[in-house]
Amino acid sequence: MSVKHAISRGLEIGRSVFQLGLLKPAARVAAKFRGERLRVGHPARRVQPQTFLPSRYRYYRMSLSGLAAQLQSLGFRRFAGGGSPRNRTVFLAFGLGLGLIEQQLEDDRRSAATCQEIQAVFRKRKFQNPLKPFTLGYRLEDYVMGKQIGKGCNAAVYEAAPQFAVPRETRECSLVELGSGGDDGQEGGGAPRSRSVLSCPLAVKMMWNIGAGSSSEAILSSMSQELVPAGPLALKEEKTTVALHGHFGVAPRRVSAHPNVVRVYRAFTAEVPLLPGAREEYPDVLPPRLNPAGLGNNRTLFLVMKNYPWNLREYLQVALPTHRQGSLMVLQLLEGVDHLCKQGIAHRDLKSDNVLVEFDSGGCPRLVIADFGCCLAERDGDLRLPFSSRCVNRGGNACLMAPEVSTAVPGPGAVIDYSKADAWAVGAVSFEIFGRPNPFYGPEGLDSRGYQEKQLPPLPARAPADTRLVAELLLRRDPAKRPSARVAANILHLSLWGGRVLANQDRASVKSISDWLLCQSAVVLLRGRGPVTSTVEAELQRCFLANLDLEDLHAAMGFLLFGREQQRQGVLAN
Ligand SMILES: Nc1ncnc2c1ncn2[C@@H]1O[C@H](COP(=O)(O)OP(=O)(O)OP(=O)(O)O)[C@@H](O)[C@H]1O
Repeated sequence: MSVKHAISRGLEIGRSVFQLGLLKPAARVAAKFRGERLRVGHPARRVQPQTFLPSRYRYYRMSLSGLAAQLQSLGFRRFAGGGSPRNRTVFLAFGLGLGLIEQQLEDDRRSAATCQEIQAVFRKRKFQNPLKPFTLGYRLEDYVMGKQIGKGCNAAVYEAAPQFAVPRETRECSLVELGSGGDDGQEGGGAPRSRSVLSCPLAVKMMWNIGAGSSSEAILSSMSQELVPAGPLALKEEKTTVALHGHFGVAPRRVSAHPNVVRVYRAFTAEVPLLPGAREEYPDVLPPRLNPAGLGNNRTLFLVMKNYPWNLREYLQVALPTHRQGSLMVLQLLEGVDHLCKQGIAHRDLKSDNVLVEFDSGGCPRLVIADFGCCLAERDGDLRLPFSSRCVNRGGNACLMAPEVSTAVPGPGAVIDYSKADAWAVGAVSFEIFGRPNPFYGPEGLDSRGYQEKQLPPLPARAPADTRLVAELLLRRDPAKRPSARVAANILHLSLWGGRVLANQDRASVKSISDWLLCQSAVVLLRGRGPVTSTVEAELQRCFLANLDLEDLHAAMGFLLFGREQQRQGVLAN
């Protein structure tokens, strides 16, 4: 083995140690090695593979025996056998690799600090809801109900307009104006209008109450998951309600506002009214007062939200998003899921019917995750659910249950970990976004319990290669090999906006990542100073910067570069 070869081999080993995540032992060795390097007079500056010239060899040669002893003491016996020139050369090369790692660690420390600073800036600029607090809208009589706009297994949804006079001082951001601005889902939308969101800016979801009784406490208690996306003023007597919930022991977590998660503005209980289509479409769940054969209770829960013109399934039936829009849509779902995960919430029923769509001023679809009726939102935010018996509810739609959920076997000590389950469902929904049937639907569809990854159809070739990679990674059976929603989102951020940062695969590009992050931050901050832009892309970039974490970013880069390499070699099925 020539010296040059050995050195490059050592650098390779160093990189592998790094990539294998053996950072801690490597850092320990590198820290020891640093002393050695300093002692032999090598400047503690960047060790660049290309700048290592044979003339420097002698410095390292002087430190070889010391290095060998240290490696030995740290348990790297394999490298410490004998003193042949060849072995020494290997030590040298390995040491150089470690030196490089040390430099990388230093770079990482700096980049991590940059990430933290950027994150702090963007965390402060929290997503604002378009509503300012005001005190009305807690009764059904406060709304004029319009036609039915949706129906599921648990509720009917109606369009609505507020009936109350909105105080002058809050008029600018009132419920009335919701949906009438330029960014309301109608202006510039790439698809025909589906609903009259201008005249009825609100949607009221009326839950069907069959077994919960008619007291407010019992209703709120049994339907508490629906309140997960409720804002702080959604319930009139928040304190009383929480106390009552506490009494029943079921107060759910609440998710904070996010551009890709629906917001419930008001939640209240009221008598079930006879709304359009009720007797024809859901007679059985009406109370006997309205249908003598009905099984429903007299009162139920109402949730007031913004009225969105489409759900994702309906929208995709009439529109084929461009490939960039498709990637942005997948990314929005991942950002929404990541936000939920970070707040200790698993949606557990992510499907295209439960995603609502509007459009930004440029016509790009904005997606929000809705319908939290099946979610896991334990008070302690733990996403691992003890699965002691079959009676424990695994979540919603069985077709879109991640393998670790659908294959879980109940028993003492069994646990289902939901931390990557919603991300898996995003992988499945991305097929629909790119105009393909969901591979887990229908009699011919795959079964999440037993499918093999190679059975998955590829996303259409018109989907960007990196987005195809993300879908493929998200549908990995083993959650340990599947990226989290955050890492998958980062892959798409890098792919959409990373540009030249990714051109250089070498770790020397760590600095260019920091530079790129700073540039991105500057662009987003400057944009924020101009006229209000709440385009989907701007929101996504803010989400990215507010959630920066160097480890997640590296993981994303690793997946992306690996995927690109595989694609180059034509190994990936597509
Ligand atoms: N805020 C909204 N704006 C417009 N349409 C909505 C809104 N909320 C719900 N919908 C429509 O109503 C449909 C049913 O709503 P939702 O999924 O919340 O009901 P559900 O009974 O809880 O559903 P599931 O059967 O999934 O449990 C949705 O698919 C969507 O089309």
